[in-house]
Amino acid sequence: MGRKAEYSEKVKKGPGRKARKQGAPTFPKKSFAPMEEEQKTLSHRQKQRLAKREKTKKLIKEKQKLSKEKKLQSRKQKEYNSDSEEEEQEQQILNGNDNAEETDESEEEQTVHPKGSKKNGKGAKGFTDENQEWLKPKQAKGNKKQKIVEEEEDEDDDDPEDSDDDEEESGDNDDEVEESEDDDEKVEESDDEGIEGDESEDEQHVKLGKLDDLSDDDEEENSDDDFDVSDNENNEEEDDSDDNEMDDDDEDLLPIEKANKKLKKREAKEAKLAAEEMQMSVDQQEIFQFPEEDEEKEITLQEVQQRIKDVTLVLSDFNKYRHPDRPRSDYMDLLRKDLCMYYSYNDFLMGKLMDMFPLSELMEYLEASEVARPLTIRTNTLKTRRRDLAAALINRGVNLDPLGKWTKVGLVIYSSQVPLGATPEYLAGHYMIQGASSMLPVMALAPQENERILDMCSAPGGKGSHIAAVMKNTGVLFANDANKDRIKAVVANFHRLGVVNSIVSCEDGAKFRQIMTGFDRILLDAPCTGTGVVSKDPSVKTTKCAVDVQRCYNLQRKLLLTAIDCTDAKSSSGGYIVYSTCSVLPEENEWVIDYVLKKRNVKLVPTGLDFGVEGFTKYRQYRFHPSLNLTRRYYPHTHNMDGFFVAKLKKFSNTIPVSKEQQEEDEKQLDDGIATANEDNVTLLNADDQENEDGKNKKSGKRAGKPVLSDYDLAAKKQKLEQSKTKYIAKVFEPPVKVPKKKNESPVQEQQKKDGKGKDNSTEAISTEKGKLKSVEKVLVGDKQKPSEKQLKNKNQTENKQQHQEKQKLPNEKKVLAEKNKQQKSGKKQPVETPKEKNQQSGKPSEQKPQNKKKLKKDQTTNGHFLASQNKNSTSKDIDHDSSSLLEGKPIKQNKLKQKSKQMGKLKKN
Ligand SMILES: C[S@@+](CC[C@H](N)C(=O)[O-])C[C@H]1O[C@@H](n2cnc3c(N)ncnc32)[C@H](O)[C@@H]1O
Repeated sequence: MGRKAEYSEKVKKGPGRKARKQGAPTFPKKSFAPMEEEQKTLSHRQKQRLAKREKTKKLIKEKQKLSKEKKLQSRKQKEYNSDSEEEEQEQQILNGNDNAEETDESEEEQTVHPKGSKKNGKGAKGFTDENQEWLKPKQAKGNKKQKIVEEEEDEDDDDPEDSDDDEEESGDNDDEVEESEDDDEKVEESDDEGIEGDESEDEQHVKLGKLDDLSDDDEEENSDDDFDVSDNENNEEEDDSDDNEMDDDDEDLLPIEKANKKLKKREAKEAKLAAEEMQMSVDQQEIFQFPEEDEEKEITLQEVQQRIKDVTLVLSDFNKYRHPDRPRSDYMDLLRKDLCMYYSYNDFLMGKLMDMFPLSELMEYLEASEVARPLTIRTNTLKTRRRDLAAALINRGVNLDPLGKWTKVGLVIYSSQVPLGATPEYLAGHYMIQGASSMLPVMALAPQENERILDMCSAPGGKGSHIAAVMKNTGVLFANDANKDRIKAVVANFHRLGVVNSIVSCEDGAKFRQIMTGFDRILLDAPCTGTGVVSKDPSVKTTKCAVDVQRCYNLQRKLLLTAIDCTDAKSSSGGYIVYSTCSVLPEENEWVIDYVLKKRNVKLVPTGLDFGVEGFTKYRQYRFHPSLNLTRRYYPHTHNMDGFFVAKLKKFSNTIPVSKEQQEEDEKQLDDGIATANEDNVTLLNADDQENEDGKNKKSGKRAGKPVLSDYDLAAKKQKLEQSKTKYIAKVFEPPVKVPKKKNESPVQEQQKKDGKGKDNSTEAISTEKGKLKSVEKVLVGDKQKPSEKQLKNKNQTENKQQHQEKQKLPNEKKVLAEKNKQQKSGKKQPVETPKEKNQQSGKPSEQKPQNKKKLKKDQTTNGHFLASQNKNSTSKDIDHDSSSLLEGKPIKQNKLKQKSKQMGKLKKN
């Protein structure tokens, strides 16, 4: 229905711009005329140059003519003279001639008489004082050349225009181009000249012509040569000899090549001189002077740094640079003092480091320890894959990379736009923020699925959760730590990361053999001085002392002996113990291993880690078992990770090679070692404690930085004195049960209560009668059994009510207690009370018990938190039983729960 196109009617448009025909080309008439015929228009300068060239040509031709004439004359003379006069006449000719012409003559003679007997006769004559001039042909040639140049220069000087032009040349680029064109022309011309020139003349003439032409064109080069000569006025003699040598060798070289060669020679000479001078100055350098006392007071950090360098230089070649009256120890002492000042270390630790590292490596170590290590995270393979995690984090603006080929779960974070501890991925438990070195012990442990593994010092659970991930949540992981505050972090982390195969306990690791044995593998990531993590916690540099180290290695030995005793040598899959520390001191590493090698049936096996420095087999005067080279050390300056030590032991027999008495003695010794330090009120560093222990500085006056205390260590001593003690059971998602304030509560706990922080919803206190009860907290963490929020709210409400009721009843209890005390004082016999009776007397609500029961049941059924507290006298079998029932997924025995509820009743009463 549309309009029909009628192309036939369309008027054709004119040709487009492209289609338009171009007109026939028009050329200037002369353009096709032969080029030769065209008159070349030369620039002013070109004309000048041409004139110059022609002048020189004429000069050369004239000279050639002259020389020819002379030749003819000499020939005629020779013909008339007798053979005896020949020499004299030759001498006359030579003497009478200009130096510049000598060479030409001799050369011409060569050309005229190539096989002439005269020449041969001359050659046979040899060198005498009379003919010494004759033996300097090259000089003569040089003189000749120089003469020509001088003449030309004179000419140039005469012509003021020329000189102006030359100046212009140097500044004008266009002229330079022209010049180069001219040069080409000149080369051609000179070639032509050679051809034009007398063909009967020998090649050298042709060459001379060429060189002269070049020198004509390359005025600058020639002048450079001249400068060379003038530059070397001081070394004239040497240069002369050099020139002679050069001329002998390099007759065929162009002047520019000769100049280049000369320059190179001179450069080499200068370099040699400079090296000699340098050596002289080093040799004559002032011997390092020890500082005066006054100087010391006003010394700046830069001066200290310089002195460190100076002393290091002296120590690098002591015999050469030492002061004759000063022993090496003086230098070492000064260096240590300066290093302490410069890097802010205490004398003890710097001394230890100086004992360990050679000087150059020490400097590297100290420098590296000043810089923070890269932030790294470990993918939680229970929840995600590294690839997915990386993609998710990249989407959030995190700049990251795989950590290295040695790990499949590590990522290194270069920068991040979001705090890494608060990303949705972190909260969902997709990763753990963990140092690269912390992944190594678990890799060495190589956990297997369905094994029974103990992480003896577990808090805050970084390595523990890694173990669980490798086990794929199968088998059982016992995560223990002696620090009751830190154990909460383990529970929290395990929840976040979805670890469900774990039992968390709060026990002294050194006593674990009385609790449970027969593990397939044990990781002992021991408490240490933390000398490897100085960049994380700089306070280590100033706070660690000899007692700290002593206390640490005693505790480490004790823990490691226990770990070995708890391992089953007959385990079908394992029987391995991995020992690790974040300290670089041999006392806490090789020494500890060497000690247990003597005390138990274990041997060192390769860690399976394909990088790291071998452990020491020698350290100062000490010699360790040679197999200690199987252990691995990691340093900030070599591996860009925290200082770390990893050793893997294999238990080959369950029998203990030392007698019982010896064992007891060993234990006593170790305890004494720890106690001595305790008496000194020395603290122990747990490298990962930094975040949690702020403000808990119990080592008054000794620690400048963040204090990190092992609660267990301090509590162990107090425990003996205390009548009763408060124990905490970590109950995640449980509201707190308020406990009346105890006398022996720590100030921190009091403060926490005041602040309301102490009412941690994961904590419940159980006090035990006469302080005899020891708690064993086992928390089987199960995400699947989390209670809903509603349930939690309801619980909170009912428990708050109960607490309120209890508060009201407390005054009554106090009254009853006061009456009892009175009775005791008055000497009345007090019947032994059962807990039941006590409860009845104190008027404690009877509902409390069943409620506790209920709660515990709930723990088993809903929350999946199994709690057990154990009397100190109860055997490890009991605990074994409990834990084994947990392993099998059975609830804890009812009578145990009853016991616990009774204890809780007691607690309330007290
Ligand atoms: C280096 S940290 C362990 C870090 C942990 N393995 C991780 O990767 O998260 C050492 C731990 O040992 C604990 N500890 C100290 N003395 C102990 C003892 N006698 N028994 C058990 N644990 C102890 C400290 O509380 C501290 O948490």
